[in-house]
Amino acid sequence: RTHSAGNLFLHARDVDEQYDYIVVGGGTAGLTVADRLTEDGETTVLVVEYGELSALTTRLGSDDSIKTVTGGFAGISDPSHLFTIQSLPQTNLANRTIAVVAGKVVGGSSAVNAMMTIRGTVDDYTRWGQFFHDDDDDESSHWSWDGLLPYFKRALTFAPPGEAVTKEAGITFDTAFWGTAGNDTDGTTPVYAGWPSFQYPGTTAQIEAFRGIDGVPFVNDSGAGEAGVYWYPTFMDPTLVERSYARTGHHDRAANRENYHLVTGSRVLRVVFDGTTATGVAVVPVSPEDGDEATETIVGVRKEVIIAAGGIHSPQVLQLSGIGPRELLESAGITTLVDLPGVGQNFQDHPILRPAFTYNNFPIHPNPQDLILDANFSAWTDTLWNTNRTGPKSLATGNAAAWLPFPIISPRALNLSDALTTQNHSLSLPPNTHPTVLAGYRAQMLSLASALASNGTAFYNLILTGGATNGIVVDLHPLSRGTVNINTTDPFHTSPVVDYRALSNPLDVAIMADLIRFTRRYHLSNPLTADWNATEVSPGEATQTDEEFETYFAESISPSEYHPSGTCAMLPRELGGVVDEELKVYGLEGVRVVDASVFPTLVGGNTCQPVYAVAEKAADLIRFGPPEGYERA
Ligand SMILES: Cc1cc2nc3c(=O)[nH]c(=O)nc-3n(C[C@H](O)[C@H](O)[C@H](O)COP(=O)(O)OP(=O)(O)OC[C@H]3O[C@@H](n4cnc5c(N)ncnc54)[C@H](O)[C@@H]3O)c2cc1C
Repeated sequence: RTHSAGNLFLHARDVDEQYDYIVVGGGTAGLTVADRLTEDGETTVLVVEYGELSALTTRLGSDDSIKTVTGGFAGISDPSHLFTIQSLPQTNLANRTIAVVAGKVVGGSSAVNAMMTIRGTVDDYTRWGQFFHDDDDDESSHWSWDGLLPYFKRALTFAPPGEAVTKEAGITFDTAFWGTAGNDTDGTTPVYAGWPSFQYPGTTAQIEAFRGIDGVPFVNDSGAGEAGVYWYPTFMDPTLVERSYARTGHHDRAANRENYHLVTGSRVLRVVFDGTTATGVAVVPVSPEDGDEATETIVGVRKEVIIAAGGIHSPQVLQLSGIGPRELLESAGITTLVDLPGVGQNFQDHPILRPAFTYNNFPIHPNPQDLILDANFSAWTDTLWNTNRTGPKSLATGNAAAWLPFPIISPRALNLSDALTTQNHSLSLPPNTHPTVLAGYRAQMLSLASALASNGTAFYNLILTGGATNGIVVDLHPLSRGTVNINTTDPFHTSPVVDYRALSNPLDVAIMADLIRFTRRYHLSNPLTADWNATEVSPGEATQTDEEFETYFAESISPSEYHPSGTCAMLPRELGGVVDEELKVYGLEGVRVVDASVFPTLVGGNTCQPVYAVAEKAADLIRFGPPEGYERA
């Protein structure tokens, strides 16, 4: 009665007794791994997902909001697809609380995200390997750009922009950095990196305006791993002109394999162990029917439990399973199985800054404001969309942005780099932070200090709108670290406690101030934007010193671009790590974490594409072990 279709289950009590692998969380990473592991037709996998399969249930009427690409943000319009947790009040942000948002539906955050398809730079990935191998040799870890490039290619199917829009907008791309349609083992295509059929001409002009500032690099393709100004694709099926995500690209491929099972509306409470070897998971229904509430179903596992519940919930699952900082677990009444101080620490997200500039004389039309101001343009837009899904409505959040290294942004890059090196790092972490977690933080800060002085890491992101107002500015490498811990008063029935600890490293203020000062330079003292006659609406001329910026940031920034990462970091155990280079949790047999929580440091770009690549790589690590020639650190 609960076997709704194929291998989809609505209750954990109906699934098989035991599987080779159990994947906790049917999100971006979880569905990717489950798809790859079941490709052989034999390996049995159960995916346990908290949310629902959209449109297949009555609880969720339709998945239109998920499919819609127009504007990029329809995905967050349906609250039933989202976890929303309120963060702790942020001491440095005038005690504001922040909405912590993540996908809660089959597909996870890939179902609700803004579809920006970015990868970051070579150095973002070199850094990951260097935490294990500090010999400066890029080749010594398989966590490196070269170690990930094949997986970026496998993860996405690149569908180039149409010829007309490419020519008109001057889009550049290089297919050498991408996988192409039909390259998959069975000839099908996983997730698409597609392109809209239209670009606002102002976007091209705003790209060109960066030529008015010395030293800004222009990069031919977003997948090249370089910092600079470039075009990038959208997670979009080019034929349907709909979101392409882990559900369409992975679940739908796997759904009719006998050896792939998915149970929805089900929460993994904890992993079950025999000693320190995982033997299964305990699952409870999310919306219990009468009498169901207390019913915990134990599902057995032969090989491994793969935790892929995302940056907010993976540390929760581990902590509830007795794996985490001993003091925290004890105060929650949970017996410690492995004292692993890093679980839930090292929490990172990309802060959003919202300086506002308006052009008083923006002559380039059509532009996004014309959708409201020009009835003819708006009608034309609707006609194109209704006829064949082309035109401005095929645009999500846009496809061009600046991703710039700090030496180009700031005249004091070397000073700030030195200040970060010599800073007392312990002052930026909570008192009583475990020495290993502090050591890991110090290692990150030293790495980011050299990144501040280099052209290989992007710190600044300005999203280009093509219109008369500017897009958001993002700090791509924040220095502050937060925590995601279980609520010790009622750990099993409450959301995790999320503390961004925004601006807890005071150098974040100086860096962010310079990001705004550079944005001013682009708009207000750039020969190539001069004619547009910009006015600074926010923060406004009165904000000049770092101290004045600190006050402004307290009132205005969001510490989250919805990219929660780092809470089960892939770092050596002596650096507060939670998983090793094979993504295995320290001290346990048969448990890996595969999702954004393993990123030891954020990448200089949005996180979805990196999650897909990490998941593809994880699937190979699980099936075949580490690549030949690599020893464990
Ligand atoms: C609103 C929004 C906009 C974004 N915009 C972009 C963008 O434009 N470009 C970009 O690159 N990135 C973007 N991101 C970020 C990106 O989507 C995420 O980093 C990425 O999808 C995370 O993948 P994941 O596998 O780590 O977690 P998720 O995809 O979130 O998967 C975790 C899954 O686990 C499930 N789960 C949680 N706890 C349990 C449990 N106990 N038991 C069972 N299941 C559980 C959840 O329901 C979810 O399905 C955005 C994110 C959001 C939320």
